[in-house]
Amino acid sequence: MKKKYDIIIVGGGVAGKSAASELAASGKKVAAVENDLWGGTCPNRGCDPKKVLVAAVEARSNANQLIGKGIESAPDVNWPDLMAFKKTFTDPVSEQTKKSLIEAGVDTYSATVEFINENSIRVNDDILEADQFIISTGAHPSILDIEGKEHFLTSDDFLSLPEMPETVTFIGGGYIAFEFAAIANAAGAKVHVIQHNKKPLKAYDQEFIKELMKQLEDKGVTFHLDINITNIQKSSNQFILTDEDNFNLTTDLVFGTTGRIPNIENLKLENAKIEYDKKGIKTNKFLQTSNSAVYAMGDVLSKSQPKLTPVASLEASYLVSLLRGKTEESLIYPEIPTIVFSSPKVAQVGVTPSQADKDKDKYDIATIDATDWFSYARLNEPVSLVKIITEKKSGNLVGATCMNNEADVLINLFSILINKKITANELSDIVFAYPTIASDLSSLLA
Ligand SMILES: Cc1cc2nc3c(=O)[nH]c(=O)nc-3n(C[C@H](O)[C@H](O)[C@H](O)COP(=O)(O)OP(=O)(O)OC[C@H]3O[C@@H](n4cnc5c(N)ncnc54)[C@H](O)[C@@H]3O)c2cc1C
Ligand SMILES: NC(=O)c1ccc[n+]([C@@H]2O[C@H](COP(=O)([O-])OP(=O)(O)OC[C@H]3O[C@@H](n4cnc5c(N)ncnc54)[C@H](O)[C@@H]3O)[C@@H](O)[C@H]2O)c1
Repeated sequence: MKKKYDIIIVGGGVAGKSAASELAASGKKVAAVENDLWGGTCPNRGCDPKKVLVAAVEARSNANQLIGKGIESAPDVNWPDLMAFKKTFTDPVSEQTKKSLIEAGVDTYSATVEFINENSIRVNDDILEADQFIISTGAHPSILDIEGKEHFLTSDDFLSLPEMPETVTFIGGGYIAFEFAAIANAAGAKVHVIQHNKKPLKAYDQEFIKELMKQLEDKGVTFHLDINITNIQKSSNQFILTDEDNFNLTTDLVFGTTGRIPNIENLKLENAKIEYDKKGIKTNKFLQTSNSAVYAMGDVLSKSQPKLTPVASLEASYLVSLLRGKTEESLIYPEIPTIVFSSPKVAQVGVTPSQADKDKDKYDIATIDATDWFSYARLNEPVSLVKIITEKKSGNLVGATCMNNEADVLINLFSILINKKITANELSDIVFAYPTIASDLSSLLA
């Protein structure tokens, strides 16, 4: 069968789903093709299930901090029950997403897409043509090419683990390792994180990351820096991890957390003359690929912005406006807040301390130890640190990095101040409810 559409969306994840429904609602004839779960990574095997599990970390650390201060003991995590709770969020996602697309007027196909030429794709036995395409196929976990690599589990497996074993090891000290290490530790596992150099979470302020590692070590997580694992060997029900020196670690499960690879390998992009590099599909500032009828968005893009859900959503809504003729402007990204949901949490937005450090004539950095501030002291948090970056010339706030259990709330407040260029003076006109994280803001900027 041959069918023709105005727009075909390849990949029904975060970005694809929202662009498909909005374009169909605007009267375009739209098809969306997905080869796995509708809704994609974030609600099925990413942000949302992860954040459900983070509740266990929060419950335990909040209670642990207050032992001897009115709380008798920290709750134990029942992993199978927590997983069952997680499934109440994830199980319905795919079917509900597909249903909502159909209700919006989108034709949905379940298939792995491949381009046949510049304006048609193969979808199972059908050939679909379109005036325009949007590729939003996301990314998948990368697996280190080492001996025994077949033993690696991925983040997808962790988020569906039926039982938490005694020891788990993460190879690669990035977002996923720091978040999952806190979760597995709260669930009672002995956790190891192995990083091949001295800079885990390298996009973040390394002073804060050292402190985060210390906090996790105090809870029982072990970090191994400068270790390059070259072999995973199965030994009865366990795995032995070794490098080319004397490193040797036995673990029940080993997870590969060394980053994600854009999903482009099955698309036959060459047939449609779409250029890409190892970071993903290359586009111009209008998210248009080297084939002018094809656009791309989300994690599959080769870009310098972080590969995150709100960024994918922003790109989807930009492309909806562009393809509906509502804008002719290129996409301008705001300052994007990022968070590591570890224990404590670390977050940043705007100019980072290391960028500011390299340009001391332009920026001032203030480090604030807020550990004994009421907001954090009342919870007996072990650490609360904030770095504020201001531009010398204007005095404007241009960056913030924070580490405490409320960093997810705090960073969004900083994001508003930075993106809307709100000054400390203007902030003093606003009354915040007290005592809250927001009511600390003016003291942080003082
Ligand atoms: C463990 C984990 C935790 C995360 N936590 C956070 C977080 O806390 N906050 C945050 O902002 N971001 C987080 N992320 C990142 C976030 O999930 C992604 O940035 C987001 O899902 C990207 O959306 P997307 O639409 O580009 O891709 P996806 O949501 O991955 O969707 C792509 C879709 O395309 C489909 N597809 C792939 N190839 C083909 C093909 N050839 N044909 C048809 N369909 C195809 C896939 O099956 C998938 O459904 C996390 C990611 C992971 C893995
Ligand atoms: N909170 C969030 O927003 C969130 C959470 C999880 C995932 N994500 C997204 O998913 C992506 C992937 O996460 P990730 O943690 O897999 O990747 P990552 O890019 O955050 O970290 C990978 C880490 O592995 C290290 N590494 C690389 N090769 C190695 C090797 N041979 N041995 C040991 N370490 C090695 C890197 O130096 C890096 O520290 C993130 O970049 C982000 O886009 C976001």
